[in-house]
Amino acid sequence: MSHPLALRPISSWLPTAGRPLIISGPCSAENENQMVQTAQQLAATGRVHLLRAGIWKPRTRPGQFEGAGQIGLEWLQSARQASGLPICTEVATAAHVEACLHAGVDVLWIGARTTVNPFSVQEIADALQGVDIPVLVKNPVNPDLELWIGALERLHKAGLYKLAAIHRGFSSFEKGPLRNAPMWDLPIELKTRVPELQIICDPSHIAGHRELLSFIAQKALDLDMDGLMIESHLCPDLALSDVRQQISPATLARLLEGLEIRTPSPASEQLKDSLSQLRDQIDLLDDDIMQKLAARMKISEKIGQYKKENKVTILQVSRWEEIMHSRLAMAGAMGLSRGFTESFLKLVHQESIEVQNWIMNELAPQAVVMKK
Ligand SMILES: C=C(O[C@@H]1C=C(C(=O)O)C=C[C@H]1O)C(=O)O
Repeated sequence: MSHPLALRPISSWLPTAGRPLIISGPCSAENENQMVQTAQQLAATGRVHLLRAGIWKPRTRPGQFEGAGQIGLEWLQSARQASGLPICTEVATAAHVEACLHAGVDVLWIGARTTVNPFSVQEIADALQGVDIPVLVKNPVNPDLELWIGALERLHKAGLYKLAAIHRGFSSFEKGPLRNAPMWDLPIELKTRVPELQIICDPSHIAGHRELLSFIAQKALDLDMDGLMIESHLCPDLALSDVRQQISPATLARLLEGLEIRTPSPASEQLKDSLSQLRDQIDLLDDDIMQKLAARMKISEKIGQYKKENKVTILQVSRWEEIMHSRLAMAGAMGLSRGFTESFLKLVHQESIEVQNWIMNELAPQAVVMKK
C-alpha cells in the first residue's frame, strides 16, 4: 500500500460497539421467527453489537440450501426492530447491493469467494459508489494478501471509508483439524502494512467445529484483532447450513464471558519496566543470532569458492539430511518445536544455496533475486 487509507474506525460508525466488536447470528436466515428470536436472545446477552445472517449463500456444490433470497431481508428488518441490533448480510453482486440498500441494511460484508474475484469486487464497488455504508471484506479463499488489500482499495476508491477486514482463514488442500487454515501471519502482515485497518476474526469459519471456537477467538484477541464474528443458531443441530460450527446464543454468551480481554500495553509503569527488561534480553539474543547467521553465510561463501574450484555441486543431499536430523534432535532436546526448527533450517539451507550459486556462477545480487 503506497499511502494510508482514509478509514473511519468502527467506533465512529457503530457507537454501540464495544472492543472487541461482536457480530453474531445464523449462518443463513431460515425464516422470520428464527431471525427475530435469535436477535432477541443475542441482544439479551448484552454482548452482541451487530446481527448477521446470510441471505444469498454461495455453496461449494449445487443442491445445498442456497439461502432464502430477498425475502430474508424482510426477516432481518423484523429482527432489527424486535432487538434493536443493527443488521448485516453478505453481498456478492450489484443486484444484492441494490436490494440491501433498498432494505436499509446497516452493514454489508463481502465473502471470501467474492473477494477472490476483482471483477465481482469492482461490480460491488461501482454499485456502492457514493453510498455511505460500512463494508467488511473477508479474506479471499486463497492466501493472497494483495487480493485482500486490492478489494479494500477498490471500495476505498469508490468513496467508502467505513471499511474493516474479516479474517476467516484460507482453504487448503490438506484437511487438518480446522476447516480453514488460519495462517495467522497473513492478518499480522495486513495489520503491519495497513495499520489503520481494523480486523475482525471469524472463528466459526476457521474452526468449522464449535469445540474449537473459543481457542481461535482467544488467539485472535491476543493478536490484537478488533472484533469477532461468531455464528449462532437457536437450534444449532437443526441449522440448514454449517451445522457443526454454530452455537446457541446462550453458549455464545458463555464463550464470550470466558475470553480474556488483554490490552496492547501494560497498565502500570512498573509493569512496562519489567517488559522492557525482557525485551532488552531479546534484543541481545537477536543480535547474537544475526551475527551467527552472517558468520554461517560467510562459510557458505567459502564452501562455494571451494566447490567452484573443485567442480562440486552445490546441493549435497546426504550432508543436508545429516544436518536436519542432528539439528532437529538438538532442538527437540532444547524444547523447540519441530515445525519451527524445520522451517527455519530450510530457510537457512535455501539461502546458503543462493549464496553459493552467486559465488559459483558469478551472478550479480540482482540476478540472485530474479532466480529465486
Ligand atoms: C554448505 C554446503 O552446501 C549446501 C548447504 C548446506 C548448508 O548450508 O548447511 C548443506 C548442504 C548443501 O546442500 C555444503 O555442501 O556443506
